[in-house]
Amino acid sequence: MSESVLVFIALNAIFAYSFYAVLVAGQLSLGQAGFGALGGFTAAALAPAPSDIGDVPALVIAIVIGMVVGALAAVVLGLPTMHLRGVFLAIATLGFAEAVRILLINAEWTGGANGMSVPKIVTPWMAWLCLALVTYWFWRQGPSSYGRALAAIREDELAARAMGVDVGRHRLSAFVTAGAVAGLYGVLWAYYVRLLAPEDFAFSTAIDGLVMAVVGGSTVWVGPLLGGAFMTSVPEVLRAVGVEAGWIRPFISSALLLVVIIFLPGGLASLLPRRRLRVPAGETDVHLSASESGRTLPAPGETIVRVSGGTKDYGGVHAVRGVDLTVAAGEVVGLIGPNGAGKTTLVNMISGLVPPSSGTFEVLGTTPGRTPVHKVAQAGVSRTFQHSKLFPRLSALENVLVGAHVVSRPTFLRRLLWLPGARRDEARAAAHAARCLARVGLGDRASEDAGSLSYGDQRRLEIARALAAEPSLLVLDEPAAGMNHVEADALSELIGSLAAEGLTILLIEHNVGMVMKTCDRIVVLNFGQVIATGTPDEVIANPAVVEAYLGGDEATPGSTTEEAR
Ligand SMILES: Nc1ncnc2c1ncn2[C@@H]1O[C@H](COP(=O)(O)OP(=O)(O)OP(=O)(O)O)[C@@H](O)[C@H]1O
Repeated sequence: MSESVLVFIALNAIFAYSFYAVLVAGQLSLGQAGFGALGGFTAAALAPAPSDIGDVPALVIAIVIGMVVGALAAVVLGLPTMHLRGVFLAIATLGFAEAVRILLINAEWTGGANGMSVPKIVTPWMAWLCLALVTYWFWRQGPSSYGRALAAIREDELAARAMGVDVGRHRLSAFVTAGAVAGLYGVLWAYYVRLLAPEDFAFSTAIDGLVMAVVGGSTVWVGPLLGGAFMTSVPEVLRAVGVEAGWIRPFISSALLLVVIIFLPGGLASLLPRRRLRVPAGETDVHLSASESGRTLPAPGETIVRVSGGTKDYGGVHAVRGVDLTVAAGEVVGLIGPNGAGKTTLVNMISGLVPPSSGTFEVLGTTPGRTPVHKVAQAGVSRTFQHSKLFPRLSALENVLVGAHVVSRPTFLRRLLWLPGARRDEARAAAHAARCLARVGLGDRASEDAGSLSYGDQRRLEIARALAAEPSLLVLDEPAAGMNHVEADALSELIGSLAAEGLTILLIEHNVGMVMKTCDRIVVLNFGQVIATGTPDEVIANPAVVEAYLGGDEATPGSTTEEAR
């Protein structure tokens, strides 16, 4: 293999990592060519000449300049664009890259379209050393709490927010990492090709980088390395076996690319065995008292939820109308009512996911609606969703570890330095997650992908994930939906035991028997309004409730409303 092929494999893989940096958090950016161009040109203009200080020091200074410029450009572009998603972010970042290219073509200091001559310093070992460092960074990032939070954002952004992940900050930091890595690529490119031109960072360059990241695998750290090697070496291999005709080589390369994308949607990296996070041996203590954070529950009886005049309108639909509700610490409150009564909307407002149209919400010292969702979660609100919102491509254990985001210590920087404290904290977090899994009866499913679990197991996994946050208030939105009687009974027992440990629980459930058995107090909603509140016995005897929800005297404890009707 020639020297230039070796260097280009390393350079292309580094460029692919700049795409991986954001793809791993579910972001599609095409601005990396712009970051690379800015990094490369600025470094070439500002770094001292190798003849003055030597090749390696000159290159190191150029790399630092290029990475800082790439990262700064990403901050400047990221601040106004980080709220954009999918194709909108792709278009905005592409516009940035094109604007950079046009500016550089028209600037004098860059040599315009003719480009800038730069000393050739980069050798294969330098390029591969840089690639090794970049690969190491992403290898260490993956299983850290930061890396897992990025994966959670990619899998389900809303659920990640509800688990206490500051999505905006994480997305911006992933974008800045992409900027720095692209800046590194720009410098290495400049100091290898001798003549640096703005056209080197055109739209097609960005597409090449994206394709390499996707072909290699955009969710596994080794992916861009494989993608860079594959895409760079295929034309060379074809040349070596005698395929010379001008159009055949690119044609075969493109056909191979198509084959990989169609048959390996997870990229080449999916051919490699996946290493699963292991559950620490001997984790049998399933009680919440084994606290990860040392967080204490609010004093029993203290009001932790106060809603007054809570209202939510969706256009002409009045989902929730002037609801007053208080929940005291240690209570298990059932929220029942017919379909469309506004139960989910009410708990969405309590957990901060949906801003109220009017009314005041105070929850554990926060004001949902004004307080960002992740801050409400950090204050101690954890929840499950009516329609399961797991992170499907993460294992059950990893899902629960994301749930523990608000109570576990960040480990990424310590992992980079291989500090023993990071490993200790990770082992503790994994033990905590394993206890939560055992608590819901999923101890033996830890390494299975969440998306491959049965429906009932997925619902229990959501509860384990919510418990991992060591919440003060646990909101369960129809946790028994789709469960059989045996599973529902086990769930009822679990809720009872959590309540006995002092957890406050807000439970939406259509299984009236379960609600009657588990709740201290029941609030009944109909057409967005509270029509009754009281103990289970009071509520079930209330004629308005029987009329609106329970469907006459057929309702019996243990039945669901569907059965009761
Ligand atoms: N995002 C939305 N946009 C428009 N209307 C909505 C939205 N979310 C809820 N609604 C409407 O608000 C009303 C209350 O819905 P909500 O899901 O809160 O009821 P629910 O009591 O939880 O019902 P279910 O028991 O079926 O889950 C319904 O009429 C619903 O169609």
